[in-house]
Parts: sequence; C-alpha cells; structure tokens
Amino acid sequence: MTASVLVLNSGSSSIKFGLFDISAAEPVLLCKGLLDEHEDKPRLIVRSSAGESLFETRREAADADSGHLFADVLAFIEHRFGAGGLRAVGHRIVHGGPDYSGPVTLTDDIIAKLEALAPLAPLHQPRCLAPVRTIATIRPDMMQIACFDTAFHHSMTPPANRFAIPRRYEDRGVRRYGFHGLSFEHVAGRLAGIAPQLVAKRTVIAHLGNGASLCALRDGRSMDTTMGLTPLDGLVMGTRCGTIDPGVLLYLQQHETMSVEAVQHLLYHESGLLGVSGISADMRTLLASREAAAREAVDLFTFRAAQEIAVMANTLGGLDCLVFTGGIGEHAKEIRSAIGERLAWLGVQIDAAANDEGRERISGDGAVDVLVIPTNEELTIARHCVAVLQTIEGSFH
Ligand SMILES: Nc1ncnc2c1ncn2[C@@H]1O[C@H](COP(=O)(O)OP(=O)(O)O)[C@@H](O)[C@H]1O
Ligand SMILES: CC(=O)OP(=O)(O)O
Ligand SMILES: [Mg+2]
Repeated sequence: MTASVLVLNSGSSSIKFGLFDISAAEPVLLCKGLLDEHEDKPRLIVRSSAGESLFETRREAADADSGHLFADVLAFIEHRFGAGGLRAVGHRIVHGGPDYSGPVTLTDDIIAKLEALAPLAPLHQPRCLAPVRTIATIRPDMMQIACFDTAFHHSMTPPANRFAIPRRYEDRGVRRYGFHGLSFEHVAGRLAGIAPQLVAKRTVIAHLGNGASLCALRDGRSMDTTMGLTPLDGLVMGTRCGTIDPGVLLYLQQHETMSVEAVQHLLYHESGLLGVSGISADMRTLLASREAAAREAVDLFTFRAAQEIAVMANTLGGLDCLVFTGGIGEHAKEIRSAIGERLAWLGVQIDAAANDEGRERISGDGAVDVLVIPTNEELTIARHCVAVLQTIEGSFH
C-alpha cells in the first residue's frame, strides 16, 4: 500500500488526472488518465506512466456528470493499488482570488469562498470544484488540497497588476490576478535546471494551449502576465477573445441588445480561434485546413502572441529567453516559427531544423535563447501536496 496522492487538473478543454507515489522525496507517476467529454458518452481512460492502457469505462449520457467518473477513478485506484494508501487529493483550482498565494487544505468554508469566484472564471471554476464536492460526499475523510493558477502571480506588483479604473474597485479586488501559474511554476523550475544561467535573465514563457497566456519571468518570479481579473484577457484562445476594446462590450449590449449572459457566452465560448475561423477551436484542425478563414484565425493568433510577447519584454526591459509550452507551444512547430519570425526585430531567431525535430533548444543565431519545455501541472500539484502533508503530518518519508 504505497503512500500516494491523486491529482486532478480540470482545464477548459480536458480533465486530466495523475496518481503519484509520494513515498520518496520526489513524487513518481504511477498512472495517469483523461476524462474525455467530447463524445456523446463520456469516457474515462487510465494509462500507466509508460502509456499502456490499464482501464477504460464509458458512462451513459444520462448520468454524464463527471462526479460519477471520479467515483470510478477512486474505485480503480483502490482496486489496483490497495485501499488506504491515498493520502490526499490535490486539485488545480483556477481562481484563488486575493487570499491564496500558495496551496490550502480545503474546508467547507473555503470551498464556498472559491465557489463565489465562479463568475470570474465561468469556464473553469465550476469544473474545478465539482470533483471537490463529489469527493467530499463519497470520501468525507479524504484530505483535499487546492493549488491555484493565480498563486504564482502574487509576486506581481503595481503597475503591472493594476487597471486604470477608480481605486475603490481595486480595494474590492478588481485587479490583474493572472492564471496558468502551476504551468509557469513548473516551466520556471525546469528552466532553472536546464539553463541555470538564464534564471536572472529576462524570460517570457508562452503557455499556448486551449487557454493561452504569457508570463514575464525574472529570478523565477512572475513580474507580469497577459491574463487579468479573469482568464478572458490577453492572447487569442480556442474560444476566448483575449484583449478586446471594452467599448465592444458596451456596443453589444446597447446596439445589439444582448444580455450580460449572452455577451459572456460570446466572449468565452464563441470567440477566439473558433469565432474567427468559423471552423474549429482546435489548432490541429486549423493548421490542416485549406480554408482562408482558418489561415486568418491562425494569423491573428500568432500576430497577437508576438504583440503580447513584446509587451512582456517591455515589463522586463528586454528579452533574453523565450520558452514555449502548452499543447500548441509544445507541438505546433508552425506556430512557434511564425511567432519567431514576427519577433526577429527583438533578436528572436528560430533554427528551422531544431524546430522541425522538436528539440528542447530551438534558437539559431539570434540574441534570444528559445526553448520548448513541456509543462506538467499535475507534478507541480503533487509536489505542493507533499509539502502540505509534511507541514501537517511532519516528515513521512
Ligand atoms: N500536434 C499538435 N499540433 C498543433 N496543435 C496541437 C497539437 N497537439 C495539441 N495541439 C493543440 O493544443 C491545444 C490544446 O492544448 P492543451 O494545453 O492540451 O489544452 P488545455 O488548455 O485544455 O490543457 C489544442 O488547440 C490542440 O489543437
Ligand atoms: C486558465 C486557463 O485558461 O486554463 P486552460 O488553459 O486549462 O483553459
Ligand atoms: Mg491547460
């Protein structure tokens, strides 16, 4: 019965999980899985750390809420690895609001406080918190630990985290929080291992997935980021608009007589790559398409990404290192090279062969080091869980 933690990562386009052995100092992945909700009947797929299929189950659409699938995950783990080893469940919680600069053990009061933040991350917060509620019901004694996307950006200070609106709103928490912090934390840690000489340098990490944001990093700390109060700001995303003239929202409500709910739906679900292409939110589909609208959506994506990288470079006073991560950043060489070309004036130059081969370092002769570092939000959460358990229970290694 190995001491373990189960990690759940609910993103906007996927729910991933990982079971980690925590009996040694560094968590080791035992198995991983995906809750696939894209088809009619949601599917749970579990694989070994080497990728071999271990378990698969489908649910009828009628009882398709992911809560039942999490009950299946727990049952599978107890069957395969023995009951009693699981010490905690760690969750990626997208919005932590102003209070949490690190992980926290969940109580009913804290869960209620996090649920109240749902309007600030409507695509994510309910999906992150649903399994917390399910597990609290089916395993009331199980320790649950929240790890926040916002926590890494607590190092941001004014003016980077300030909006130009009256101060009284800032006092009520209306400011830039930033997201994808668990991903940035992992990549910053890997970068320090791969290239310690770059830690003190001016680095921008580009997390390009279904959600996408940038982090301006110096000495391992977030100095600026493209997302704000909500994960709607910044880059063009799968279905989200990113930065937009706020006058557009007023226009839609006044002249198109759209309700607040309709505008929210438009900006979170119908915009971004999907809205501009009219074809898909999925970068793979757009890159494979011959339609002009698909090319235009990809073009806007790389134009805005390069533009915002320059904004982050301004915060840092220059650019020494650019790191790509996330589903698109790790896998779409066309996107990396298009962004690189747009940033040639900043000293970015991507080596075509290294980029095509998917090497870790893809820079050519330019002044900027360009790297591709796969993210691992689940491992970051597992490490946080170990730290929390050590604080509560003392060392258990
Ligand atoms: N080989 C690939 N080439 C281009 N895009 C890819 C590739 N693999 C994944 N992607 C894109 O990555 C995005 C999903 O990113 P991911 O980080 O997995 O999502 P999430 O934000 O839900 O965690 C999708 O747009 C998908 O098309
Ligand atoms: C915060 C966010 O956008 O997350 P994701 O990329 O998982 O949608
Ligand atoms: Mg993600």
